[in-house]
Amino acid sequence: MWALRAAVRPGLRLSRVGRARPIPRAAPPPPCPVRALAATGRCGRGGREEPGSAGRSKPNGRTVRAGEDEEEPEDEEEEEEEEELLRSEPLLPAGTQRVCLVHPEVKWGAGKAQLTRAEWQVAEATALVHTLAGWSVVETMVVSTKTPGRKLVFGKGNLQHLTERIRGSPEVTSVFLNVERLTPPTKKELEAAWGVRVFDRFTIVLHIFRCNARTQEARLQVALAEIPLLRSNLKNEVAALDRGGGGSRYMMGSGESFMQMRQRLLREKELKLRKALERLRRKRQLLRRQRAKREFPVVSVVGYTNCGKTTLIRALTGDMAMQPRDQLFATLDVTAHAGSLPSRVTILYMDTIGFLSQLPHDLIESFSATLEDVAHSDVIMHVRDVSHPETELQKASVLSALRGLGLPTPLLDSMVEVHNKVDLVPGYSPPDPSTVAVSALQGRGLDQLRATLEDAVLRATGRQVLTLHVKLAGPQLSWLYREATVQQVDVLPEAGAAHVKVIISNSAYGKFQKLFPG
Ligand SMILES: Nc1nc2c(ncn2[C@@H]2O[C@H](COP(=O)(O)OP(=O)(O)OP(=O)(O)O)[C@@H](O)[C@H]2O)c(=O)[nH]1
Ligand SMILES: [Mg+2]
Repeated sequence: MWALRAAVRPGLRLSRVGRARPIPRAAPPPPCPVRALAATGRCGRGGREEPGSAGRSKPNGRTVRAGEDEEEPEDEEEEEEEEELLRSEPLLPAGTQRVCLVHPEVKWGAGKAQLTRAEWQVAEATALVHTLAGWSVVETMVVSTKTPGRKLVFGKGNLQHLTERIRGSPEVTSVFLNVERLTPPTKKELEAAWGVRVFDRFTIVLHIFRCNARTQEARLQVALAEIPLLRSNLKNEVAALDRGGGGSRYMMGSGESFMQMRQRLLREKELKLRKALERLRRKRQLLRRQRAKREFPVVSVVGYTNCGKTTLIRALTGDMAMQPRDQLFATLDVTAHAGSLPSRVTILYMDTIGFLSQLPHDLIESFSATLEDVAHSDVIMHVRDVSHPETELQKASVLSALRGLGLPTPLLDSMVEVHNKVDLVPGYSPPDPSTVAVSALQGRGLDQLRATLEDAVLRATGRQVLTLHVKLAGPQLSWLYREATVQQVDVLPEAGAAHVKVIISNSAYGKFQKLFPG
């Protein structure tokens, strides 16, 4: 259910192919992260960021990539093995691609998409294509089908029309068929019929993930998500070899057929990837324990992709190293950013990967370790782009994805909902008083948001605001400065004491009472 946001341009028009109808040209592509990364040569091997570039640098010690920056140095052998695992063939052809976007629209029956319109699904798919460097959508076709599950997706008549259109458009260099996954035989048959390469959503999204993954963990997760694709490609390759009589031949003296050997290598790769991820998961757990020891409350910031999570955290923390981008899957690594609440309590905001409706399952699964951080946070802040025409659908996608993560019920129940981008919706007022309306870009509504978060954090972490009577002569005051957050000190000179307003955890208050009875 992950992220892809519809960088939908107003006025995008679609052509429906029932029987041939004119096909409009899509608007020119906007700039995007994958484009930018590719242009600076940072794509390719996982698109790793250079040291010192925005996301990794810690100019003021405030940004920490969860699971990486605080890690102990990698064992050299482990590191080499991981690099080997990350070496992979390109998923998509390099260079310019002029894409014909074909969206199968199911009008009836179980295959019909819930709650959404073909236009927005097409807009999301277009935004995906435009994220790729050198790729543009030159034709868009919405083609109805009653049988999306059949091998060639469409009925005979529509398929024939589609084939004529694609074959009759020499400028088209590839087709993006907006289905979750194409089986290798379907892909092969469609490519033969249409005379160009055909890609599904899984491949496109995976490629974007590959390019946007910065940390080792994100790169390994993407590599793991690729395994099912490699497996189905292998089946196809071997079937072709078998037809030529080579697939079941034994490799020299090994007792293994070619297919068995390739399958074994794939299994081994998967196992190694899982082990490498497990190593990183343990480090992540260590990090979490360290954070818990320091008692920094953690607020996980979740939401549909492009809703403004990164922009909002940047506005709340003043962390200018963060780079919001008007692109899909701009954030692919979980990072922690320190900020403070009105009471001066320091909290950590976790920036997370955006959600997307209809994201291939394998991708979600492979990123589950990253999302474990959400499960261990004290409060979840759900950011919504209320200027988006499909904001309700996006909310439903995010909530259903969060439920799928098996998060603790109290965490889900105490979620803070933030309505962002209100600057784009004149006169906006949230329908429910428990939600907070903000403009992360213009810095509007942030004080109210901080106050709401403070309430939620205090409740979730078992902290309380107390005014304590403290003797100035003893060590009480310095103890409170160390173990709690002192908000205000009103000195009572004649009593040699002070009224001290503190935010204190239940455990620290227990200690205070034991150390300083009476
Ligand atoms: N007008 C307006 N634009 C905003 C606001 N907040 C964010 N944006 C824009 O929305 C786009 C996406 O912002 P990001 O902060 O990268 O969104 P994100 O949710 O982190 O996106 P992903 O990491 O891709 O999931 C950027 O172009 C931001 O400038 C806002 O309050 N108002
Ligand atoms: Mg982001």
